[in-house]
Amino acid sequence: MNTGIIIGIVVAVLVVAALIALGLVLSRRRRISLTDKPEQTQIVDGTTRQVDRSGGYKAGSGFTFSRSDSDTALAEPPKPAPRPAPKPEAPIQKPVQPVQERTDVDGQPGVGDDAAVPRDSVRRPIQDIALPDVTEEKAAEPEAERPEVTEPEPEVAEKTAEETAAGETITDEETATAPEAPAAPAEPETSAVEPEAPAEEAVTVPDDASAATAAPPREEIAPTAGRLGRLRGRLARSQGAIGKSVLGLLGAGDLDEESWEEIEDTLLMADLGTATTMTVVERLRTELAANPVRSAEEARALLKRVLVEELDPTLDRSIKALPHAGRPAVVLVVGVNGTGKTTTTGKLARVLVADGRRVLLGAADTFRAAAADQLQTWGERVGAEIVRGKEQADPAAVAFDAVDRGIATGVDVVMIDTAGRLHTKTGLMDELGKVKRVVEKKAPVDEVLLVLDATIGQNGLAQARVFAEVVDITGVVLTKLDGTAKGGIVFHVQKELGVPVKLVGLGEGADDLAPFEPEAFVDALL
Ligand SMILES: Nc1nc2c(ncn2[C@@H]2O[C@H](COP(=O)(O)OP(=O)(O)OP(=O)(O)O)[C@@H](O)[C@H]2O)c(=O)[nH]1
Repeated sequence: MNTGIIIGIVVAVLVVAALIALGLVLSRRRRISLTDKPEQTQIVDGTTRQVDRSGGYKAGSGFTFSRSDSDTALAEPPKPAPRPAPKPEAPIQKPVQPVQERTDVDGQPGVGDDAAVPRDSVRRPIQDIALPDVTEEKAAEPEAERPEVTEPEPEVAEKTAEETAAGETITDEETATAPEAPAAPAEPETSAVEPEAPAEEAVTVPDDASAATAAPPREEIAPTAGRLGRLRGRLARSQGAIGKSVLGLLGAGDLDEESWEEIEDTLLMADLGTATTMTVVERLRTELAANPVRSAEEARALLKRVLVEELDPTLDRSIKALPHAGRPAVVLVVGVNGTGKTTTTGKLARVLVADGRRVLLGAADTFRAAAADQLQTWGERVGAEIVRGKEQADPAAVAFDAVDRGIATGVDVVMIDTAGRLHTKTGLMDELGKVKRVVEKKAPVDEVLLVLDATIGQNGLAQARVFAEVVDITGVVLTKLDGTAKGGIVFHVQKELGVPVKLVGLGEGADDLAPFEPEAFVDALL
């Protein structure tokens, strides 16, 4: 054959190969993934081969998980948990009203107020809780009955991971690196990890498949990416308040004082809070004086820019739920009863499971048996193990055992649902503070999510202040934003607490939880 033809064929083959390689690289780059890149894979547990999907993932419209830098906390002497540095222009305000008083004004529950929410169980009297001796792990040993563990059928978790692979955000490749279904718990290991808390005594593992058979049918988990966008319509009521009114005025051209007052009122009515409202109005005035808007689009763009900046898009809103070497991440969910703690815990567990992680739920809301049942149902649906105590058991003991169990079984995340129904601030201090301290004997708490009900407006803030005094809140979940015209509460809460809103609840559905993204949120409001 002619040498020229051979050279031509070789060149053509090389060009085709180069194009295929380039195509593969580009398609990989464009993939949005909830899991880590393969090169970040490492063994995090000496006994169980687990895939460490460490942080770094930042998807524009998905949930973002990261690992807190608390790895050294166990080795070092106790020091105050780090708080996110408050913005200089938005310092944390001290409570302006006495917290021991009722914090609600319209029948909604406040801290220490059970009466406002009728519940179906007997009330637990508040007792003086002797704080545990921090030098002895024994102190964490509950005097109450040991918690029970409901273990999911491994098959269930396996199926969940498989079904997740069908979702939009997890690629086939990533599914291949997803952890295997939870293995049967290694009882001897458990006692090796914590000899003074022998899990064999505490753990009741179903000896047949009846628990799994009785479990409610698991629902399909909606894709986690782009949820805020998909749930946009749920904010319709808030849209009416801020969007139409303010935009209408801004787009109308030169504004007189009366119009500015109207804008101010609208923002206040939408619960942006006085400080944010003043800043926003001031910014709008300055910007409009320099560059008057000529169309509704320009007005919208200006308002959007100002509002997004107020929400500080630079804040770290990732959920610190990635495991550390040899131990799970610990997420504490706190808040007043009825705000949506249990629901949020369940919804977030679904997201984590959809991300291929093994989750263990701790039902430390021992005040109401139904709360633990509710959490158990969530767990069964996604294949998450649950550790629960008898009604009125010591919440700290349940939380401790949940983390203990999570370490022993090598899960990725332990999520602890707490009770918020305490009669006094002192009771809250004692109980919640104890839960956190006791848990920290086993592992540092990576994330403390405060769940606030957006529909109760200013009351939520009063509650938030009390909780912020008791535990170091690291993130806020605003629930029921679908049921309020006061979406502006997001601005207020963040400014007041100096802690980012990380998640929003937009409905009662199992997948109606979305990551909070300032741009998408403001877009939804306008
Ligand atoms: N509309 C709407 N309802 C929600 C949302 N989140 C939770 N709920 C509802 O709020 C109610 C209370 O939720 P729970 O999760 O039981 O609240 P909790 O804080 O755990 O309450 P306790 O167990 O009593 O402490 C339930 O009916 C939930 O379905 C949300 O984002 N939107």
